[in-house]
Amino acid sequence: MTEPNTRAAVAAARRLVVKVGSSALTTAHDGLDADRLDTLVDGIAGRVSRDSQVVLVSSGAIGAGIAPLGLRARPRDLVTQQAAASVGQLSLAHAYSESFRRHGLRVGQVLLTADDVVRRAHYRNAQRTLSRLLMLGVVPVINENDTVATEEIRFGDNDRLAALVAHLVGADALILLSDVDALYDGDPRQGATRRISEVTAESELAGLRVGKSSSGLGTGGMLSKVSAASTAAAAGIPVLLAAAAHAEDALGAAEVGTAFQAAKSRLSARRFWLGYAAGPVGRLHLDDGAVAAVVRRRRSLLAAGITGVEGEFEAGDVVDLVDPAEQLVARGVVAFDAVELPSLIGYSSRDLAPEQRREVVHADDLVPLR
Ligand SMILES: Nc1ncnc2c1ncn2[C@@H]1O[C@H](COP(=O)(O)OP(=O)(O)O)[C@@H](O)[C@H]1O
Ligand SMILES: N[C@@H](CCC(=O)OP(=O)(O)O)C(=O)O
Repeated sequence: MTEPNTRAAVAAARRLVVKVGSSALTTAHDGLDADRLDTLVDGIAGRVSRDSQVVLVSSGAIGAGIAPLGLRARPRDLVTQQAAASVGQLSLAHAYSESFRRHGLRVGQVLLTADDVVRRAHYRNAQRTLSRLLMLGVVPVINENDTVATEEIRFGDNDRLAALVAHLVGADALILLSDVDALYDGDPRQGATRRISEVTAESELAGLRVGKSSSGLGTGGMLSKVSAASTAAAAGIPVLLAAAAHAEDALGAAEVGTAFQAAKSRLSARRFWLGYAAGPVGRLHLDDGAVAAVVRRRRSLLAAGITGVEGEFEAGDVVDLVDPAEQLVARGVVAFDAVELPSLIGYSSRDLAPEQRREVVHADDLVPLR
């Protein structure tokens, strides 16, 4: 019986991150929906009054900027999205400030770029600010800093950002609120009906059709929520996915949504960063033997099992390790520069010069992701 444990852990969490998506807060025609925002805030305020600390990750800046700028739909190009976010973020922050004020609560706005969460040194800085805000009884309201994020470095959707923030603040639970009330066996907008109440292992997701957003306002769809749930699970954080309209139930102990069980053994902060936060700058292609060695036997990656190298990385950078079908199997810190590798790959250690006889990715610097 795993289900009561995951839900009980979410219900009992002292510190939690709540993420709300654009499709639950905004409509293309009218922009920000004040009633929906108040419902969410009521749920959070209820939880704060029961002695929990809540960090809110809120999307909706771009959605809230659509109507005031006279646009008809969510802009597709980055620069107009940034302009819309610049206008919409102000309305969003103002609306939260007013809505939380009804409950005597103060909010603080925190706009993060991917770098603030992904670079280890910046990570500490964000961690300090958020923990001081919580100490002061403030509800931090986080969004990606859309106006400066470029296509290459942006998170785009806030699900992954929320999972990384949950790890960063040492949250006991993550609640993802959307316009859909649970994970289904396919997109419910396209007819699927079987609600998944609990996910205990990633293998259970195999037969499901987990798709993109179809609201025209959200970005990542269910795909990014499921991926965020597995990121949080790796950090030992249970996740509940539910409808923003049922925020009070989700923040209470009601049997709503889909619960994702946390992994039993939580990765160390460094290994979590390596596997889930760091931005990989290259790819190493592995043969089947090397995949088995690094994934199943937790061995170091040697030059003999590498069949190809992509990217311009230096020793110390983080790279993806992919199998012959190009599927990601692990992530690790590479011990050679990209330019050094082509002359080594495929050779066993005894055929290499003594200074080249070291692991390409050491087992201690490698996180299997399959
Ligand atoms: N298997 C699935 N179960 C539930 N929803 C799904 C599934 N596959 C795709 N979706 C879609 O994902 C949408 C939620 O994602 P998104 O619009 O990005 O939300 P948000 O703005 O809250 O991040 C749902 O409205 C639904 O249309
Ligand atoms: N930072 C963006 C979030 C983009 C987005 O649509 O995210 P989400 O709704 O979480 O899939 C915004 O505030 O509009």
